[in-house]
Amino acid sequence: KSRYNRHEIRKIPDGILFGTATASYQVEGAWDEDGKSENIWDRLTHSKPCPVKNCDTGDIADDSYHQYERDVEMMRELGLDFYRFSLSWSRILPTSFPDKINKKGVQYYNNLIDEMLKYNIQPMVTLYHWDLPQKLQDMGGWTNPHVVDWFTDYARIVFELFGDRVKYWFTINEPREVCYEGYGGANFAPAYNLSGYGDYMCAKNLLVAHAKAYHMYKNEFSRTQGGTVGIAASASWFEPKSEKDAEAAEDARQFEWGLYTNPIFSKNGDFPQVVKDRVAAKSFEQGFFRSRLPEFTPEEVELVKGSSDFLGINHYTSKITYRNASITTFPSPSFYDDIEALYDYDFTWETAASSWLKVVPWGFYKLLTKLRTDYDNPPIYITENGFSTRGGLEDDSRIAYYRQYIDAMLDAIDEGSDVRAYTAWSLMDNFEWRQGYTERFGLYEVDYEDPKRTRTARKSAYVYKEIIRSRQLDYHYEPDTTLPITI
Ligand SMILES: O=S(=O)(O)CCCN1CCN(CCO[C@@H]2O[C@H](CO)[C@@H](O)[C@H](O)[C@H]2O)CC1
Repeated sequence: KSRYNRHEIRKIPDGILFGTATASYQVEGAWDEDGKSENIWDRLTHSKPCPVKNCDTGDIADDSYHQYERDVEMMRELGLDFYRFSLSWSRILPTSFPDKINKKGVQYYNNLIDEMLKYNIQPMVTLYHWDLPQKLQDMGGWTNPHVVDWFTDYARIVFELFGDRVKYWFTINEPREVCYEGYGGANFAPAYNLSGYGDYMCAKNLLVAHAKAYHMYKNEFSRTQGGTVGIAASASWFEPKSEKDAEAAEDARQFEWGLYTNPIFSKNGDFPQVVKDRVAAKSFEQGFFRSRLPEFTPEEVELVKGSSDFLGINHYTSKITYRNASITTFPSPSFYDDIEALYDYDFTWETAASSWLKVVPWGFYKLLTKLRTDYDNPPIYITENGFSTRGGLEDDSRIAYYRQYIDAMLDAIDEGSDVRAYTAWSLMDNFEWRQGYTERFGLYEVDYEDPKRTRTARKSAYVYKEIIRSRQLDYHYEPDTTLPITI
C-alpha cells in the first residue's frame, strides 16, 4: 500500500487547531433578502444561457442565512475549535461603500458569531471569498486600481463591526482564483477572457489592496482588538514529469501561487523573478511597449512584503508538470503561454467527483516542505483541504483522503513546518461554483429537495469528530453510524 496507508495510530501534536470552512455565496442563500444587493455571482448565475451545471444558483444554497443555529449545532457535534466562513460584501454594504450599512445583514453575522462564541468555537473570518458587489465590477472590479480603496474602506467597517470578537482574519480567499479564473480564464465570475493581462492587473491590485487592509488593521485596530490578519492562497503541488522538467515545474509553482505568496512572504518581496523576466520578454516580443505584468513601485514592494501574520493555504491536489515544447498550444498572449508548461495526471491517482481533484498526499508533504524552505518557515494555517463525491453517507473515499492528507501534513510538521490549524473543506455540501450542487464536499450532506435544506452527518463527520476528540489518526477506527452524532 502507499506510504500514506500505514495501519498504526499517530498522535497529533498539541496546539494544532481543527475546524471546517464554508463561504458566503456557497451557503448563505437569501441572495436578495433584507437589503443585500447584487454581487457578481448573482449576476453570473442568473445570466442566460445559464452557465452553471443544471442551471444551479446560490439564490437559496444551504439557506444558512436562516439556518445558522443548525450550522453551529453541527460545529458542536464535530467538536470544532474554529469555523472559517466569509462575509458577503454586498450584504453588509449594499452600495459597496460605507455610506450605508445594512443592519439586517450585520445582524446575521452578529448572530452567527455570538452563537459560535457561546460554545467557544472561534470565528475565522474571510473578508472576500469571490462575491464582489456587481456595481464595483461595473467599474472594472479587481482590474481597477481604485479597488484598493474600495476594499480597504470595506475592511475598516468589518473590523469595526466584528473585530471585538473576531481574532483571526483573512483578507482574500485564493487570489489566483479571483484573478485567473475571474479575469483570465472566463470560468468564475465576472468570467472575463483577458488572460495574460487582465489576470495580471488583478494580481497587482489585489495584493496592494490586501496589504493596505493589513496595515490599516495594524495601525487602527491591533492595539484595541489584538487580532491577526493573513491571506488564504490556493496552492497545488507541481511535480516534474522527469528530471529535465524540474525547471518547468518550478516555473508552474511561481506562476500559479508564487505570484501571490512571493510578494508577501519572500525575503525580497515583489513578484517572482522568473515571472517578471518571462512576461516582460514575451510582452516585448509580442509588440507591447511595456510588460503585461504591472510593476510594483519600490514603495509598494515594501508595503506588500511581510503584510501577513500567517500564510493560509488551500490545498487539494497535485499535477505532473513538463515543459511545453509547442508555442501554439495556448493563445498568445496568455497566462499559460507565459508559463510554457503543460500539466498531466498519473493515471494511477484516484479521482474525486471533481475531475481536477486527484488523491496525491505526498504532494501535500512536498508543498509544505517547499513553503518552509522558500519562506523561512512562516506560520501556516491549512485553510482548506477536502474531497468531493456525488453524494451518499457512506463516504469511505472522503475518509481515506482526509486520513492520508492529515498524515502527510504531520510528516511535514515532524520535519519542522509551523502548521497551526487544519480546516476541512467543507462543513456541509454547498454551491460548488460552475459545478453547482453536482460535486459534494461536505462532512454533512445537504438535501436540496428539502426546503429546510436538512443537513445529515456523513460517516466522514464521525471520523473527523473522532480525530479531533482523540487527537490521533487511526486508520482502523470504524464509527458506529447507526447511533446519531451528538454534541
Ligand atoms: O470549473 S471547473 O470545476 O471545471 C475547473 C476548476 C479548476 N479549479 C479547481 C480548484 N479550484 C480551487 C479550489 O477552490 C477552493 O476549493 C473549493 C473546492 O473547489 C471551493 O468550493 C472553494 O470555494 C475554493 O476556496 C479552482 C478551480
